[in-house]
Amino acid sequence: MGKEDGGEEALLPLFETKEARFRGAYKVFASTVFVGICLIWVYRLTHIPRAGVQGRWAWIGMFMAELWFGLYWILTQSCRFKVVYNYPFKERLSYRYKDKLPSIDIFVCTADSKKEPPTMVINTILSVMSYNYPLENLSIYLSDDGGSELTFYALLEASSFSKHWIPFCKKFNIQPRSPSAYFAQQIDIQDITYAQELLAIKKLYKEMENRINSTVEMGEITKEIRDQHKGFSEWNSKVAKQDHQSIVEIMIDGRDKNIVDIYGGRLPTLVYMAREKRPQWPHNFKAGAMNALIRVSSEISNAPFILNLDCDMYANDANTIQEALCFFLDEKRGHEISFLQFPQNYDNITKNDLYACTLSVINNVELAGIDGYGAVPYCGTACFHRRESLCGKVYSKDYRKEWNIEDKNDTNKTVNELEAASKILASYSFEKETQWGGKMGLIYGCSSEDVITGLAIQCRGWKSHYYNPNRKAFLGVAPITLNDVLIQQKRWSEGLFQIFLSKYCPFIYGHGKIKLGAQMGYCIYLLWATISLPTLYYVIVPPLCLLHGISIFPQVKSLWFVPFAYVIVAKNACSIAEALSCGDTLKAWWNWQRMWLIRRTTAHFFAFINTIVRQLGLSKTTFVVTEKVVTEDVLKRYEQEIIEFGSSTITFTIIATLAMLNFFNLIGGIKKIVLDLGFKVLDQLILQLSLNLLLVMLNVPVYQALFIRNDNGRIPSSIMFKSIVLASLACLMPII
Ligand SMILES: O=c1ccn([C@@H]2O[C@H](COP(=O)(O)OP(=O)(O)O[C@H]3O[C@H](CO)[C@@H](O)[C@H](O)[C@H]3O)[C@@H](O)[C@H]2O)c(=O)[nH]1
Ligand SMILES: [Mn+2]
Repeated sequence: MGKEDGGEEALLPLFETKEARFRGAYKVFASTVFVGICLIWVYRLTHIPRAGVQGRWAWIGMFMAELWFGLYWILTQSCRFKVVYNYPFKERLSYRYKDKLPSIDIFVCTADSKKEPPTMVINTILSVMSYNYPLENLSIYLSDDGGSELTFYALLEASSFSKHWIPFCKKFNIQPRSPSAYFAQQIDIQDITYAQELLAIKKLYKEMENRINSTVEMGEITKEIRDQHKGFSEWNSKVAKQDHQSIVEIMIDGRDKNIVDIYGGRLPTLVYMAREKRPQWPHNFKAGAMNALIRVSSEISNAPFILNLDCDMYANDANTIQEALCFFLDEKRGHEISFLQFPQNYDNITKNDLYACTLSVINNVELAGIDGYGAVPYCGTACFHRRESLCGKVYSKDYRKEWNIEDKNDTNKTVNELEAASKILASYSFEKETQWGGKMGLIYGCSSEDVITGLAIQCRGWKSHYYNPNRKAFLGVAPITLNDVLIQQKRWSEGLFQIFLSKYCPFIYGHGKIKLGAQMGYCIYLLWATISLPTLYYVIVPPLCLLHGISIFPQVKSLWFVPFAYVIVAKNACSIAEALSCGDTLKAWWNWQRMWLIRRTTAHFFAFINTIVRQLGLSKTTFVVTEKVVTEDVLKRYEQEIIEFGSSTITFTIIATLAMLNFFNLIGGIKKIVLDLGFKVLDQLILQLSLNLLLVMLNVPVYQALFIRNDNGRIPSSIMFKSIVLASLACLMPII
């Protein structure tokens, strides 16, 4: 691009949006499925068994379930009609802006030094400290909701190590820039200076890691370390996780030209923050932390753009900031963009994605589809924000004129003054009776603070975009036990359903503000919890009917069989095609089906119940932080793709009971066909039989965990007995 002459170059956009191919063909296909769904509804309505006939209510239930499945399917189509992909041109950006790039504030949140080990946190921090970006324009803030001295100490270590690490990254232009991720990959060594420096830096890193880990193990900071930094004095008085004053320490003041790396290069500003917490005051989880970060950073660096990361999400590409700026700084469309969401990718996914954590169809198809309507949801991490819109500004047509990227922060305050002022901003009383948590910053009271906030921003007139680059921009840690996956799923679906029931429901709140397609796109996720009900019905009732020899699907000979067969085959074929085109394996698709089944019948179901209970005012919002460390034993099973159960929880009881029920139904159903009714009824029961067989096949790992495995991750025998008894009782349930 550099070769183009100035005039022409200035007109070129900094990013380009292209529509995905074959949308026309897809729309035709989707219409045929839609016709199939309508025919199923018609069949159900016109064939209800007469009053008094066995199976009448089961039939009506089937209608309700299929009605909901069908309507939900329609929702999922909105985002498939307008899939778009964005392509930034970072060469044009650097040509146009040279070194005059805007400041960026990077927020990293951590909450628990046990579940989120300090070494992991500082790897994330180091990865963003070494972005290929003018470092004097970069400020990194760590919010520590654990208020942990250990995390503070790790950050202190990281600030010294960065003086070696940053120049090393730049000199050899290495990727990724999270030290542990870099050292973990196969490094091919071509030249001798590189080999020497690599060895030296690795040694330095290992030493630091050992120091941190041994301190963490000890659980306290030695006097020797304590004397290294004045900040430790904050912990002189008793600091408990939920009860302490606000702590703000500027570890590196990036304005100071004398604070440099080992080669004299500039360093980014680095700040530790633990906002004030008191047991009697609600602290609003991550939303509270983010809002405190917004305020503190406005005092210290006040950059116009903010990158928000979870502590486990390291930057995998050193040039991401430039790519993101292509969106915000585009002359034509940039000024209306509020945030740019990157996909959440993970670097600990097994080959066949055992727990279906990659969300690849969501990342590659659905979010790109909602982007087609300019309203991608904010997903909490891996997201660049415009500070003003995050703080509550309403978009107006004049915004373009009033906005400029010049630095607004010309403070001459000393570090001490900045810290003192910041502590006030991070105190609880500062927020009391203000708009924070409502019209300003992230919204409180919902465990999916991210999605609700993004929606509110869009309804203030802003657009958002989605960018999924080839080289993954951020990599995080996905949960690796079934229990953790389901806890996370429950938190998500609960928070999301809560949004649907609140005044923020996209169809009402978003009406006239975001496009209908986007409203529907949001609801795909907001209604996750509700889809648990028809799923549970489908998993329990048709198999039970099979056991009793009652047919609730059309006969093969009947014409009505066609829409059922078509919809089932078409939907699954399309979902396989989507998964494969997103790079999943066939086995991953299969695992995904199992996980959908498990999620819907447990996590989403609990979320449904809990949300209703909360709606009645009987419980409060919670946020269970996802576990990011596991034992060797568990890790080994995860790598072999063996599902981890292990504990006796009600969730696992449900999973085991449903699996046993399906197993009994299948055996009982086959027996009934062979011995009592004769093969001629196969014609009437074939769909039920297939459904039941499919459920049993999906549940194979559950049977293995119940009866075959003997490792610690198996399902405990107490659950085995319980599930057999419960499933047997369920088999006795009469069908009405
Ligand atoms: O009181 C809290 C609780 C959590 N966190 C941080 O929030 C982040 C997300 O928590 P995690 O337990 O990892 O949850 P996930 O389910 O992985 O998070 C996803 O879902 C959350 C909403 O449920 C979003 O906030 C996250 O950005 C998104 O990655 C982590 O960095 C935590 O340290 C806090 O700062 N304070
Ligand atoms: Mn996480």
